[in-house]
Amino acid sequence: MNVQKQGSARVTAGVSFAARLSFEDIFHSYASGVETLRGVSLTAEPGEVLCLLGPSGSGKTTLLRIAAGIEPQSSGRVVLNERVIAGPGVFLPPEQRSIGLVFQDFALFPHLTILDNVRFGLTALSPEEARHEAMIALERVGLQAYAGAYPHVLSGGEQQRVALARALAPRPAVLLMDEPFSGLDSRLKDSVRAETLDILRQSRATAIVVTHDAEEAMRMGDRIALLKDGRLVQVGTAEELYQHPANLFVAGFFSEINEFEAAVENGMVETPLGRFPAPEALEEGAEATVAVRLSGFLVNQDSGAIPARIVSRRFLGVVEHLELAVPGADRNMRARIRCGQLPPKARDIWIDIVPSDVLVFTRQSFETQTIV
Ligand SMILES: Nc1ncnc2c1ncn2[C@@H]1O[C@H](COP(=O)(O)OP(=O)(O)OP(=O)(O)O)[C@@H](O)[C@H]1O
Repeated sequence: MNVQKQGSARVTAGVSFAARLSFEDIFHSYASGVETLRGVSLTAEPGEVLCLLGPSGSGKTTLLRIAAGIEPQSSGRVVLNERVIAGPGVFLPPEQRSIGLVFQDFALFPHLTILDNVRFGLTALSPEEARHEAMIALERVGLQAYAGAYPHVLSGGEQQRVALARALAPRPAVLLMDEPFSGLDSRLKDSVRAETLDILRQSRATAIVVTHDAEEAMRMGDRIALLKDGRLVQVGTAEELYQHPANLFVAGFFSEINEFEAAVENGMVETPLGRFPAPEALEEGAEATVAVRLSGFLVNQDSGAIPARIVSRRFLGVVEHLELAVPGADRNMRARIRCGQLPPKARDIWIDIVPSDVLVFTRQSFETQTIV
């Protein structure tokens, strides 16, 4: 098919009205009886991109399905702009919610043209109006020249943009995206993700994006909501979650860490990597877990706070991964340093730890603590 790509000629017409979507104390169990969501309260603010992040099985997709009206919650309410759309005695069907969905596999119909794929959900409009709205949506994602083509002529990234156009065509108040980039290869992912963010900003729809990839959440989300075992663990900006993780689970989700157990003594915790101040909330004698980020190691051949022996080195391009034996540690430390900081034959070195890369938590606090 001889069609021109018009990626740059996008329009800003056809914007959605920005809406607020709130989950209020949502509980949910599937028929198997296992609790999938346990008291989730969370609000996506008008026009924001909120990333739902969490490991596999933490309940992210279930929360999206509840918002879309595909799955009823066991208790709690879903509120769209002050209106209860699901709650005790209320259940608005999906088509009346003004909520759009984009799935990871794009789910385009192979036997329909791109235009018909985008027009598919516009059943409430006349054929002419539906065509007009679908073309506006296609222009918004820069693929209007492909209107008459079939999905197989498009790349994975372009198909993802058609799926986005289809979801945006009815001008939803809220757009829900479930792992929208996981079907794309890693080189394509970055550019499609950036384009999608651009389109979301232009359309002004409130968006909730599910991902299990912390870096993706940091790249896309105005805020990030981290789920674990059906509970919300922490909500905030990428900086807040990275710099002030509520507990060890959050810290470990956003960066690789070395972990130690220690007791608080004179307000400090002692580890093989040095003594560090404990937060005020930890009383004298309290059991603590100390997390030291792999990025928190400064290495030097001549001097430093702690001697270390290099056990292994792995070249990773910009950075290098080290395994280090440190006196007093019963296992090797892992560290990540910039390449070229140590000569190839270096063996016995010195290390210093960057204080901001040390995080001290109450032991097992991740079982109990929630910060919203
Ligand atoms: N249709 C279903 N019937 C029964 N249990 C289900 C169903 N769908 C999901 N589950 C279970 O509910 C829990 C939460 O699943 P959910 O898909 O919401 O998690 P998730 O965080 O989106 O995971 P993933 O990242 O793997 O998609 C999991 O334990 C899962 O096995």
